[in-house]
Amino acid sequence: MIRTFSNRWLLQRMGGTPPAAWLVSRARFLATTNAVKAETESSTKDEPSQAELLHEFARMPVERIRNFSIIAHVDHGKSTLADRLLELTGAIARNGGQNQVLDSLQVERERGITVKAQTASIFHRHKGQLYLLNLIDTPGHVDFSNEVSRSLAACDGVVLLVDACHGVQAQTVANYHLAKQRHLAVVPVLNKIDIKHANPDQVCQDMKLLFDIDPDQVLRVSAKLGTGVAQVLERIIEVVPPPQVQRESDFRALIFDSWFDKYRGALNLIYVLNGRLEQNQDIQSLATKKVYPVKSISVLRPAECSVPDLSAGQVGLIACNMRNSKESIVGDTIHLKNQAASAAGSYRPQQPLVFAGVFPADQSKHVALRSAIDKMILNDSAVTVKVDSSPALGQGWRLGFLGLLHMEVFCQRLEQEHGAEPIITAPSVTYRLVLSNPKMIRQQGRDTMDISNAALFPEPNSVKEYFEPLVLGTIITPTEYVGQVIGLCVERRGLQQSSVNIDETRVLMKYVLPLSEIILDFHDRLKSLSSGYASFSYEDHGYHPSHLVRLDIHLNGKPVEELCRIVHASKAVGVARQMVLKLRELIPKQMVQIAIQACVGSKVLARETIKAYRKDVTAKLYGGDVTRRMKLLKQQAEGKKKMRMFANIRVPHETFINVLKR
Ligand SMILES: Nc1nc2c(ncn2[C@@H]2O[C@H](COP(=O)(O)OP(=O)(O)OP(=O)(O)O)[C@@H](O)[C@H]2O)c(=O)[nH]1
Repeated sequence: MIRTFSNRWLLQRMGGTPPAAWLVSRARFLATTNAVKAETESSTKDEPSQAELLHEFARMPVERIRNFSIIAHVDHGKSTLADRLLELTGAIARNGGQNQVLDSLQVERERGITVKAQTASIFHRHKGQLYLLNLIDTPGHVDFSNEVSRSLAACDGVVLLVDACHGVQAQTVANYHLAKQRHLAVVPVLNKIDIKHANPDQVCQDMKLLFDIDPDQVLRVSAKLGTGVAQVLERIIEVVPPPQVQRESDFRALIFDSWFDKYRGALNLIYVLNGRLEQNQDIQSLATKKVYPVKSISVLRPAECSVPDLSAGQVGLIACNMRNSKESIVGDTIHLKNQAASAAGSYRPQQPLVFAGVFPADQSKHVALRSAIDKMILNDSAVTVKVDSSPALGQGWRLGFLGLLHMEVFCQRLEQEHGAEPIITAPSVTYRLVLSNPKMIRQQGRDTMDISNAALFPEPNSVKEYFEPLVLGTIITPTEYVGQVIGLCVERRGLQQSSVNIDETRVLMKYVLPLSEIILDFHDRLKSLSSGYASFSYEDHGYHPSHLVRLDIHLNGKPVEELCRIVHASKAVGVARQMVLKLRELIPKQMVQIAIQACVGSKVLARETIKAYRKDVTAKLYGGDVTRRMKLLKQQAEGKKKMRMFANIRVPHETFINVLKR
C-alpha cells in the first residue's frame, strides 16, 4: 500500500509558508505516486488474489487444465520464455530483477544452463474462463535429456522453441522426436526475433522440411522483450488437449520428480492421473509397498503454496515422512493404502553411458559422502551407483552418468549443496565381453561380462569376443565446416549413416560413433572447429564387436593396477604415449631412475624415463687429484645400481589421483 501524507499536515509540521522548490517537488511526487497507484490498481483490478486462485485451483475442472513442457536446444531461450509466462500470468513480479527464475540451483546460475526441469502452476484467463497451466521448463543439453523424458511423462503437449538466428539444432530434432513418440501436441514457437540477423522465414522452412510443421502455425516471439508471448499462452490453451484422466475413480499418481528437504524428508512431485488426494490420507508406493501418511500438499507457483487436496490432472508436491531417500523412486506410482492400482506411467530412467569412480578424499568422510550421494540421486534419477574400491583411493562408488557434463554438474552439486569433496576418476564406458571360459572369471557361470573398470579386464585367452557401446550421433553444421566435421568423425572411428542438406547453408549428418570416443572432448572439438556453429546430440545405439586391449602401465617393470586402461587396439599407441608423458610430469624425481612403460601384454608401446637425483658427491673436494673425484663418482654409481635393484618406487597418492582425473 502506498501511504501519502496530506499537504495540510505537512505544512503544519513545517510551521510556515513553504518554499517554491518544495511545492514543485511535492507536486511531482504526488503525480508519480498517483500514477503508480493507478497502474497497480488497474493491473490488479481483474486479477484474482492468491487465495482466490488457490480456491479456484481446488475446483478447476479437467477441461480447463493444460500440462505442457518447453523443449528446445541449449540456449534457445526456454527459461527466458518461462520467465515471461510467469510474469504475464502474475506468478512472479514483472522486472523482479532476476532472470531465468526457474533456474534456481547455484550450478545453473553459475553455468547459465538449465540442468533440472522445474515446474510452475500458473493461471490464465482465456475467453472469460480461468485456466490452470502446469508449465515445465526443461534443460536443453543432451546430457540432461533424462529430465526431458521425465517431464514429458506428465504432459499432454510441448512448446517447441527454436532460436530464429541459429535455427533448428541437433537437440531440437532429438526433443521433437521424444515429444512425437509420446504423441504430444506441439506448439511451434520461433524465439529471438528481436535480433537483427534473425532469419525467421528460413527457420520456418527448415521446420517444414524436418518436422512437417506448417510455417503459418509457427508463432514468432521475443522472450527477452516479451513480444508475442501472450499469443503463446492462447495457443497452448487451444492446441494442447486437457489431461486424459478420471476424477471419479480411485486415487493414482505418478512420481515424476523428487528432492530432499532437511526437515520434511523426501518431497515428491506428483502428477495425479485418477481420483483425489487429501491431507492425512495414507498412500502406498507400488514399487516398495510401503505406506505413508500425507503430511502436506502444495503447488509450485513457482514458490510452494499449500493446498488442501489434489485432483486428477493436477500437478503438486507432497511431503509424506519419507525419511530414507531410497524410498522415493521417480517413475513410481502411488495409490491409496489397500487399494489395487496399476503402474501410472511408462517413464523409465535412461541407461547411464559414462562411468566414473567417486571416492572420499579422506576415508573418514565415507559415510557423509554416501549420504550426500543418496540425496543427490533422489534429485537426479539418471545416476546409478555401485560400490567400488581401489588400492590407491580406498573404498568408493562407481557412478553412471549420461555424459561428461552430467558428471561434472553432479559432482559440482555434491560440493555446493552437500559440502562433499570427492575425488573423481577419469570417465570410462561399459564394455561387454563374451568369455571363452567363464569358470576362469570371477562371475562364474555367465558367458558375458560387463566391465567398466579396467583393473577387472580378464586375460585375452579367456575372452572370445569384445563389444563396445556405440551411439547414433546427429550433427547439424554449416556447409563450410562439413570437411572438418567429417575429418573429426573419421578420426573418432565414426561411420556415416546419412547426410541431408537442410537448406543451402546447413547439413544434417548422422554418424555411428563409439561412445568411448565422444565422452571426453568430442563436443568441444566439434564446437571449436566449426567456430561454435555445429551442434551435436546422440542416442544409445547398442553394442558392436570391437578389438579391445588392456593397456598396462609398468613402473620399473612392475605393473600398477590403478593406472591400467581399456582402449581400442588402433588407439593403444597414442594413448600409451600420452600416459607415459603425463606420468613423467607427475611422478616426482627420486634417488633412483624410474622407467615408465606402457604395455599391451608383453609388448612395450611407449617408454619414458625419469632420471634420478644427481647428488654432487664431489662438492666437498677442493682441488686434489682427479682420481679421487673419479673414485667418488664410481662409488655413487655402484650405490645407485644396488638401489635400483631393491628400491620400491614411491608414487605419491596425488599422482594416481591426477592421472585418473581428467
Ligand atoms: N535477444 C534475445 N535474447 C534472448 C531471447 N530469449 C533468450 N535470450 C537470451 O538467450 C540466452 C539463453 O537463454 P535461456 O533462457 O537461458 O536459454 P535456455 O534455452 O533456457 O538454456 P538451457 O536451459 O541452458 O538450454 C540468454 O542470454 C537470454 O538472455 C530473445 O528473445 N531475444
